[in-house]
Amino acid sequence: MTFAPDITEQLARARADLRMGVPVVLKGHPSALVMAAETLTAARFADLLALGGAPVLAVTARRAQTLKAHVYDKDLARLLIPEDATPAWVQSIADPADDLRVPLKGPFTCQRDGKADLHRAAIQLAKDARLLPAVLVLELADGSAFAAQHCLTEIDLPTAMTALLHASELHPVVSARLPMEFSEAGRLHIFRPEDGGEEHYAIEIGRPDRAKPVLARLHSACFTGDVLGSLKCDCGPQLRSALAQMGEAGQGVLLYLNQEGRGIGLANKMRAYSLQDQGFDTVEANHRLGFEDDERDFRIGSDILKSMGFSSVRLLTNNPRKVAMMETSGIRVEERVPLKVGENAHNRGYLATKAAKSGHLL
Ligand SMILES: Nc1nc2c(ncn2[C@@H]2O[C@H](COP(=O)(O)OP(=O)(O)OP(=O)(O)O)[C@@H](O)[C@H]2O)c(=O)[nH]1
Ligand SMILES: [Zn+2]
Repeated sequence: MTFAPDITEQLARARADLRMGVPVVLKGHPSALVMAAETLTAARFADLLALGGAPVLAVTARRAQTLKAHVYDKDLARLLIPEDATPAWVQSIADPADDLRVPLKGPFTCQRDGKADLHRAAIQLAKDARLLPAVLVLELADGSAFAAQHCLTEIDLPTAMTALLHASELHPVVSARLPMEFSEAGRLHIFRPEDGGEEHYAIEIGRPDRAKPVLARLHSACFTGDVLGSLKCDCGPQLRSALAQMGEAGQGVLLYLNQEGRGIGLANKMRAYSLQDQGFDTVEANHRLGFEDDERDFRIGSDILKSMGFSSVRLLTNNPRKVAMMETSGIRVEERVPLKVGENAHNRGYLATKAAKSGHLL
């Protein structure tokens, strides 16, 4: 019998720690102390430097490209921290907000020797915590002793890598009748992932025949578009049009996936919006922040559909990636139903960029 948290639970703790600015220890060969750049405090930075050694700031290759830093590790760069570095320096490397005002941040010296596995896992943890993907990493001679001494969460690296790659299992929590504007025959289902991440929702309209392809939509959360009626994207009109079509057909299922900002979280999406106001498009903004264009995992959608008993869909989308990911994860897409609504003067450029750079169908 053990009450000790397993690797999934430890990772959930580690994400919460990083969000709070608490360091975590990654146990490998060697082990390392990890802190998220975004939540770094002056006191903890001073403590880190006082430990001696050579801490590095790991950023993604996307961010390194903007910084003109050498990428020796394929998908990331390990920047040496200059002796006179301050928390503001760390912040300016992690956050592109003032890149245009202070364009020349380097030159940087990047670490070339040694492995980057710890740094890769640490960046993934920061992304999963919806923080900027930049982390301070300091090798430790004895990670376990350090973690015990400072009461820090300690994660075993090889086990963590496997867990980080697996999509977390989702469990139905509850469902209840929900009469809506678009259909009185609505039902809202809540699904909770095992990894302590965000819950996702399914809105079932009518009682669709499980043996037939169901009219379905995978809708990623967009607080600004869905709730505030933002004109910068087409999410709100898409959400309402999908529900209206399902209401008219008397059946359908809309998955509302809490993957705000194509999986980077609302704070980072607002950082991207701020970069867009500086002239970058939606894809460039994500890259400057250090993210890929799209950080979503659509396996969540197919897992929910399967658990509700569906095996094929008529998918309301303009995004071929959604179709491909449904099919590779075991849901047959019988038909792609285009969903083009809500174009306006503010989102025309955004929609054109998605078509030109992300393969969205016009
Ligand atoms: N990072 C980022 N996310 C954005 C931006 N504008 C909108 N989003 C997010 O993009 C996602 C859009 O989701 P969806 O409408 O489901 O997906 P889609 O890829 O556009 O595909 P379809 O609408 O199905 O054609 C939501 O999570 C929004 O929050 C942006 O400029 N930057
Ligand atoms: Zn939107």
